[in-house]
This record gives sequence, C-alpha cells and structure tokens, in this order.
Amino acid sequence: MNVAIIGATGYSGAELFRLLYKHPHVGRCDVFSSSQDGMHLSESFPHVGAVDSAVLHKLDIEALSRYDAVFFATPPGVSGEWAPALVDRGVKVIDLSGDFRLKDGAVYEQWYGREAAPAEYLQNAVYGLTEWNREAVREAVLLSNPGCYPTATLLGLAPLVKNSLIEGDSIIVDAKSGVSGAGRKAGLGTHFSEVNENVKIYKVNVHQHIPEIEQTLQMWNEAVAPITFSTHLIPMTRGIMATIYAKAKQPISPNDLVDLYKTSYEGSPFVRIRQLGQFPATKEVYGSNYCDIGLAYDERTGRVTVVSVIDNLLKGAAGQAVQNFNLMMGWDEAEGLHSLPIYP
Ligand SMILES: NC(=O)C1=CN([C@@H]2O[C@H](COP(=O)(O)OP(=O)(O)OC[C@H]3O[C@@H](n4cnc5c(N)ncnc54)[C@H](OP(=O)(O)O)[C@@H]3O)[C@@H](O)[C@H]2O)C=CC1
Ligand SMILES: CC(=O)N[C@@H](CCC(=O)OP(=O)(O)O)C(=O)O
Repeated sequence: MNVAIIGATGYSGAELFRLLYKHPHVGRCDVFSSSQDGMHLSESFPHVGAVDSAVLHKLDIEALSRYDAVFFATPPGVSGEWAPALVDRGVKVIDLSGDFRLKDGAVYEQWYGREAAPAEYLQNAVYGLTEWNREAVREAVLLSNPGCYPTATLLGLAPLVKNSLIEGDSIIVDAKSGVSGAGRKAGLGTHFSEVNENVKIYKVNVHQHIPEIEQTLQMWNEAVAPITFSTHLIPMTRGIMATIYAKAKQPISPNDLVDLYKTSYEGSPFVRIRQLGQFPATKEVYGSNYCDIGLAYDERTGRVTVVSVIDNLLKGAAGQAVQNFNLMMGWDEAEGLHSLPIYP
C-alpha cells in the first residue's frame, strides 16, 4: 500500500509521516509540498532524519493519482480544491482539514469564510469520528477527519446524548488547547511571549468547530439545541482538555454514569474511562492516540461534568486519520498506533 502526504512540512503532516513510515502495511510513504518541492523533509524537521523517501514532491494530480491513499494535512481550502479529482480517479482521500466536515456548504461558507467544496462531495464524505461511525468509515472513499476540539467533545458527550440523559439546551463546553493546535506557521497569537504565563480565550461564539459539533450532536439526538463552546489557548505544546457541563434530566448515580461510558466504549481500544473520582490530565495521553474521559455528577446542581482529553496532533488529527485509514483498508483499527503515552 503506497500513500502520499500533502502538507508534511506542517505539524499534523509530520505526525502522519512518523506514524505511516513505520506502519506495518504501508510500503512507500511519500511527501508533497506546495512550497518546498525538491527539498528533504529533514530540512524542515530534523527529527525525521535522512529517510530516503522523504524528498518533497511538487503537487501534481497525475502523480498523486498513483497512490492508494492520499492524506491532506493542509489549511482549509486546499483539499476542497484537490480532493474531488483524486476521488473521481478512485484514490482514497483522508482529509485532516475542515473542508468536508460540514454537510451544508452554506454553513461552511458562513463559519470558514471561504467557498465550500462541491455539494456532492460534501454529501459523500464520511465523517471519521471512528468510534461512532466504523461501518461508514470502512466503506469511505473520501474520509473527513474530525477537528481536534470536536473529537474530544463528541467522544465526551456521545453516551449522554445518544441515551437522551441530558437536557438538550444545557450543553456548555469549556475547552483548552496547546499551541501546536494552531499549526507550525508563526503568528503573533502563538509567539512565545504572548502564550507563556498566559491563558487566552479566543473565537468566542464564532469558533468554526461549533457547527461541526452541533451537526453530529443533532444527528444523534434532534433535541440538542445550539451549544455554548469556548476555546482557550494555554502555554503547553500538545493536548486538549474539554470540560463539558450538562443538566441531567433525572438524577444519575455516579457509578451508573461510569458504567454507561465503559459499556459505550467497550471494543474501542483508544477510549479509556477513568474510575469514579479520577480525572484525566493531558499529559496522560501525550504522544498517543488515546482519549481519556473522567466523569462526575453533582447532586446539588443536577449537572454532569465530563472531562475529555486528547493529544490534538494524534487522536485530534494524525492518529485518528491513521485509525480511519486502517478501517478503510480493512485492517485492525489500531495498526501502527500502539504506543502508550509519553510521560512526563
Ligand atoms: N494542529 C492540529 O492540532 C490540528 C490541525 N488540524 C487541521 O489539519 C490541517 C493541518 O494543520 P497543521 O498541521 O496544524 O498545519 P501547519 O500549518 O502546521 O501545516 C500545514 C501545511 O500545509 C501546507 N500548505 C499550506 N498552504 C498550502 C497550499 N496552498 N497548498 C498545499 N499545501 C499547503 C504547508 O506545507 P507546504 O508549504 O510544504 O506545502 C504546511 O506545512 C489544518 O486544516 C488544520 O486545521 C486538525 C486537527 C488538529
Ligand atoms: C489552538 C488553535 O488555534 N487551534 C485551532 C484548531 C484549528 C483546526 O484544527 O482547524 P480545523 O479543524 O477547522 O481545520 C483553532 O482553534 O482554530
């Protein structure tokens, strides 16, 4: 199986290379660049070393059509333009950007502020929240990998929403991300002295992941109303913590809550539910494809608290993309993803 990565000079592309280069079923893993063709990936990322196949190629539709699968780890707008031609030629596409996540092009245009991909491809794209969409993922030709915040949030909310255990208009998500979530490109907002010893809220009520989260929640349960979703940039490199609050319809026993989550994620090797009273920290999933979830119910307020953590570059991007790729190819979903988190 030969694969190509577009955007390998970025953070999630480099993580894709790290995973796919050692993947047991991948033969060639070639890398493409819109700005550095002819150069070696190790000039951008010395940690990769002098891997022979890692010379960056120019983006070219004929060349890309020769791969079994093409991964896009590119900013919004790139896969929307290039992926349709590859899909038409029978190439499997796994897109890490937001270009194919929203089914309604008008909603994409409103939240992303750019032209949407053609409607038929939006309709045919499969949303790769692996744990809740395995059957469709297995059949996908165009796979749209979820955003980092939506992955943590949706995995955290699924058992409550699917079982109608919470008031549909009570969901509040308070989420924090490390700086690698913003990509490698330098910018004022991610400058060391802006981020260090600082916590910043951003994109208040206008974050592009809001419609993506609501689209899936409403597909699971049409009683779900618009959510409150706040994102914060914090001084760390990797990791997302989504702390989720919702009002329970009926009092819930905390033990039953934990049991519900354990049952819901039986057979899902990358979702780990903490025992009652324990809550996960981002470092406990660092460098791994795990999503760890901790739970509480407050009898005084009638609210459930869900804490969901992921590594934004792995379960939130490259790791989940490889998990989906494995299923698309008929392999075990955990192939190439067995590493435990790095700690400390
Ligand atoms: N960082 C994260 O935690 C997550 C990111 N994502 C999404 O994944 C995608 C990649 O993110 P990330 O790795 O952070 O981004 P980076 O900014 O780190 O890298 C993006 C790469 O895309 C390539 N690129 C830029 N413009 C173009 C273009 N016009 N045509 C083709 N390639 C282009 C660049 O490589 P070159 O110049 O070599 O072509 C660049 O290295 C984004 O859509 C992002 O939103 C999703 C989940 C989590
Ligand atoms: C810390 C940080 O800035 N994170 C980015 C995540 C971007 C991203 O992953 O965007 P798409 O999933 O929409 O492609 C943000 O909040 O916009």
